[in-house]
Amino acid sequence: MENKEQHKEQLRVDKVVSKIDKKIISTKDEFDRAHTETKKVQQTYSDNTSVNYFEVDDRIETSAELQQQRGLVSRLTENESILKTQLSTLHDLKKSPYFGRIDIQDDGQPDDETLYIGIASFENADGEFLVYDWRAPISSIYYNGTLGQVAYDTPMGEQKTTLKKKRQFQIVNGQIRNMFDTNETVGDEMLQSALGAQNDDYMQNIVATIQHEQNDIIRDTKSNLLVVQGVAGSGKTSAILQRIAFLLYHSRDTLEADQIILFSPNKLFSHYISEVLPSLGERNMRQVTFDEFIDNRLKGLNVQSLFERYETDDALTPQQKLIRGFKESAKFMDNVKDYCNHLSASQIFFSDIIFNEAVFFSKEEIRSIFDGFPKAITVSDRFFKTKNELIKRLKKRINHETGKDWVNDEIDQLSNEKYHDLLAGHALGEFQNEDDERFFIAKKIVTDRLEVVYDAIFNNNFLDPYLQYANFLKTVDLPQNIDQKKWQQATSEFNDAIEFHSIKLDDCAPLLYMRDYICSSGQNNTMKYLFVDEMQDYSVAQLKYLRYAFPQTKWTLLGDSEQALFKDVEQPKEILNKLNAAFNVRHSRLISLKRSYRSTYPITTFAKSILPNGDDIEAFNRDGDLPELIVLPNFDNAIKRLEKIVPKQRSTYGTVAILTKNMEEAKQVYDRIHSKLDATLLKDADRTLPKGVLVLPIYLAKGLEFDSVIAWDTSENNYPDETLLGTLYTIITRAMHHLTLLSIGDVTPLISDQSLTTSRVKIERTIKR
Ligand SMILES: Nc1ncnc2c1ncn2[C@@H]1O[C@H](COP(=O)(O)OP(=O)(O)OP(=O)(O)O)[C@@H](O)[C@H]1O
Repeated sequence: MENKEQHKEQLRVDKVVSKIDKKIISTKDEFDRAHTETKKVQQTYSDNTSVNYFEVDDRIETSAELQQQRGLVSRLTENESILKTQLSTLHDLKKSPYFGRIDIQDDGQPDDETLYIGIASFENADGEFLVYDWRAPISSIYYNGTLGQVAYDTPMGEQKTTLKKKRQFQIVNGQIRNMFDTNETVGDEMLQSALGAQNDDYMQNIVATIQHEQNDIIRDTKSNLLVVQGVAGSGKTSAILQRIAFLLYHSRDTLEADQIILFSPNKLFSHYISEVLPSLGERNMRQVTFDEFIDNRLKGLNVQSLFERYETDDALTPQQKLIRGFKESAKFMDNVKDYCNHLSASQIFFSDIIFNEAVFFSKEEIRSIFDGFPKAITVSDRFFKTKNELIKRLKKRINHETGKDWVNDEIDQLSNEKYHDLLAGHALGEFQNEDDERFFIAKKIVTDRLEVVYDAIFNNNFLDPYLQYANFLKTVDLPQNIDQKKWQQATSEFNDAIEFHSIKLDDCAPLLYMRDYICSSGQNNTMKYLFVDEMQDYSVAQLKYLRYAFPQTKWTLLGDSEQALFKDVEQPKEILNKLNAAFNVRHSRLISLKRSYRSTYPITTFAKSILPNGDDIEAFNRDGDLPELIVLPNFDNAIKRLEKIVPKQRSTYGTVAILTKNMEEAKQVYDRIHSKLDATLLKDADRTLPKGVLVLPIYLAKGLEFDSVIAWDTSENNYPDETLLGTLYTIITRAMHHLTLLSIGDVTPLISDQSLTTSRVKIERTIKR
């Protein structure tokens, strides 16, 4: 019976595949034609650009023609790239046209309707859907519904229907490998096989096996602030990528991929996830790490990165920690805003605008302009008006300067070619008289010369944000637990660092907020969605600055409070309350993901056991080896052992990652093993993740996963107390199939005796306790 059913389904697959084949041929033809045409136009374009011009008129005419051709080329290229994407989707569909089938019956309808669901929709020539896109409203039934009455959202409102059958397929190269009917969201068997596969260089899309609660994240269109608190390996990153694909489909007329920005934890991660959206036929969103974002906004300063800060964290005194906590709080950002709102003209640190080593606009002049605007309007508005006034005055100065001798001399020395260049689009003889033409040219010369002044005004360089911030630090009310003297010392450290063009990370968000708030600048109003992965590594102050910088965005924040590397663990509710208070948004929602998919059952069970609230984590039932704990007496022994374990692991797995607490440890290990084991040491600047043996500090492995993980030196010495629990937990949960813990000396107290029960870990001790 089952075979008969499978045979029937295979016949349908064959039919659909042959239709896809035909479509591939016709699309390929269309693509070839488009390609030939683009090439032809490009050729004409490049022939034209190499013409020699003698007459200005010729040049103007040709330039209009070139503009037209450039537009044509870009339209043709876009068309060509659409066809290319279609072709690649069709090739993917051909291999696996769909993964799901639902049979539904609408009220009052005599017959069932059968729909097949795949990574993209596919219609036959009559417009009948042979495959429905997984993002279509009706497809949500496949992910959410159990058999019986079900509802799904459509643009016209909620629709009801009866789900009679749900069938899952695994189709490889056009052949059904596996199929079964289920009442579950997506049955465990399919998941088993998806998760059992070895790690690829790139993250895979999970559309065939999206789980119910992940589907809630993916299809949420109502929340302005969606916070996802998910345990390690619960599919947070996967869910956001599918969510982005969903949003692009859902709002395809109004949303472009580059109106979505994702803040990712490191550069390796950016690379790791870069194939998911293209595999779903969508363009990638913008991706940036917080460090890159800040660097870009504080050009000229050497900004301390999160990782640099982490590497030196051990040396912090309790007071320094309190100071950092204060600077990273919502309260501190509110203080910044309050300070800015109450600034008088005399309290603003204006700077001179310098040109050719002389003062062009003095700070006194600038201050008096600012002071001239009514005090009833906001500081930002007064600053903005000051900027406009400076531009007006600059224009006046340009006009005034045009009559000067140096300008006349320069005009007289212009070559014909240069003269025509300066006319820029104006034909010779177009002006009333020669004086007008000369005035035009003179103005151009002066404007070009004074462009630096214009840029300085435009970029608000007439405010000194560093002095302003230092002044704020002096005046801000301190919480009781912060010592005044220690605060003053921190302020002098800030000033000293600025002298050397560098700044600590904790000062960046408040300083940028202050600068941009006063200058009413730094806001991107085109971005519509903002995603933050690993949100537990961001301070509220940083998130508040992002909120300021992207005011029109809906937010999705994802994280796992247990994986806090850079600060202490916080409870999800605490985080949400903080965010709600800091952002003051309507429609916020918290979704928790408790089931962990990445690691085998034994690894997740072990990982759970080291957390105080570990019982909340649900391990996905996938078989595998027990984690191994090997206790060794010293570094040399540990290295020798590593040299044995790694080749053994490599004979089974594509990637073996040796994860350390910090870069210093990673370097030590790498230096000793790389010649023997052909290992790669990964650094902050690396963007690609090779296969083989990798050595890296855990902060570079955030969000990533490896077939086999070796946790380096999990000893009491190296992980003495619970401030490092997040670090250890993150290391352990990077392992998909195999986990080894190497401990130099007695094992960390973070792994309790209970966790070490033999049912959970295979233990080998070469030293006595
Ligand atoms: N529904 C699913 N179907 C198939 N695979 C899934 C599913 N959900 C998650 N996975 C897999 O589980 C692994 C972990 O997913 P992901 O990296 O998205 O989790 P995460 O919550 O972001 O993890 P972490 O916080 O630990 O970095 C990935 O290999 C992903 O492909």
